[in-house]
Amino acid sequence: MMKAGPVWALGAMSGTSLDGVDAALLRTDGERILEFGESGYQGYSEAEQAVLRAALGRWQGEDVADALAVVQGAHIDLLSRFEGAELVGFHGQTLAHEPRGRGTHQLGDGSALAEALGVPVIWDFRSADVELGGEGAPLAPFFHFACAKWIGAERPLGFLNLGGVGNLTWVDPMKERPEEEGALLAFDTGPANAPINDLMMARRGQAFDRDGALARQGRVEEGALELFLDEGYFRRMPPKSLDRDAFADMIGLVGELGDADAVATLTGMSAAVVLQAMEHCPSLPERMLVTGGGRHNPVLMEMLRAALDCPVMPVEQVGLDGDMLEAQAFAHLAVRVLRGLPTSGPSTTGVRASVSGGVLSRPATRGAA
Ligand SMILES: Nc1ncnc2c1ncn2[C@@H]1O[C@H](COP(=O)(O)OP(=O)(O)OP(=O)(O)O)[C@@H](O)[C@H]1O
Ligand SMILES: CC(=O)N[C@H]1[C@@H]2OC[C@@H](O2)[C@@H](O)[C@@H]1O[C@H](C)C(=O)O
Repeated sequence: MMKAGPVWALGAMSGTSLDGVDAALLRTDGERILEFGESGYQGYSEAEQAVLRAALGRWQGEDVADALAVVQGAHIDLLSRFEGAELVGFHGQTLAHEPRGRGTHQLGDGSALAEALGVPVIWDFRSADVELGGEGAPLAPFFHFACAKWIGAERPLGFLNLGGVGNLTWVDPMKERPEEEGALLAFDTGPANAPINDLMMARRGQAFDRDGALARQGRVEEGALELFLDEGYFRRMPPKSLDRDAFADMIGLVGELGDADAVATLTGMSAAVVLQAMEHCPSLPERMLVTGGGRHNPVLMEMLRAALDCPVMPVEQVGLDGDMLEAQAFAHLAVRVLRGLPTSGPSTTGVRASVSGGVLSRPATRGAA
């Protein structure tokens, strides 16, 4: 059996941007963060990204089998470079997310990964929540709560992840536990980088708008922005979550614009949905800590600073690593699952009652735990 104190857990996340896998070691007892460890990244090649893209929206078939080989291979390559992991938290690659429909699908075989690494693996983090009526996302909030404690916060604050999709967590750090009423409110805010990336690829053959360089040359088309904000999702009360391509049509709203104005407008939309999201928070956070790749986009950050009534800063300003926060989250959540602690609750996913998601696979042959 796994010992009862803190353990070194290795979390791995393959995000909706499809750019690669992040992995990070974290020493935690599932409640408190004790120590941050090494981290690493393995990018997908362009050919691998094309294989993953071809499988988006699917549950099975040849495309999915090909994508599984890519996801498994990248995780085994990356995770086998780490030493000292007692447990792995394996998120996998989201191919589809339809919590009210077909369910949620994170591609990856945790059982095969446990065999390959010789370490117990927690995986399939989202299904149990969906089965109990939840959105199955976002799941990072229970880790954000631990981060708020770790930085010694004493007043409600926000964590904003700007990945392919954006998600916001409002945290009251004075509560004892994340599952306590009033401790957390979380939901997906809307598109963040995915539409910008898609437009850059379609028009310029580039993966993303590096440093917001193109957006900076353009201006936001207010008419398109207003039309976009009319979308019912933004007014809907949380909890709520999104599939990567939920707003793929929005590119049509900027279809007539030149490249720079189109990217500027999409960037403006990604900022504006965060302002809309603030209306759902129980109180104005004392600061907004920004994580995920979007914090590297200075134009997006400037737009957020102009829009929000609280200081907006990258999580690095409080000593956290914004490129690794999601990987660390799944390390932390893996330990929570192992200990039977909840990983989501009514105020983070809308699940009927707090639930400890995830499946445990132990290696048949070896393993420390
Ligand atoms: N220097 C930069 N300038 C502009 N944008 C950047 C920069 N660096 C990263 N990004 C954006 O961040 C994206 C990657 O973000 P991140 O790694 O947080 O996404 P993810 O983890 O795949 O997404 P999700 O959190 O939705 O699963 C890139 O695709 C790009 O759009
Ligand atoms: C279904 C799914 O994979 N959702 C991701 C995605 O990327 C950002 C946002 O949409 C968030 O809901 C979630 O990831 C983070 C890690 C989460 O669950 O907190």
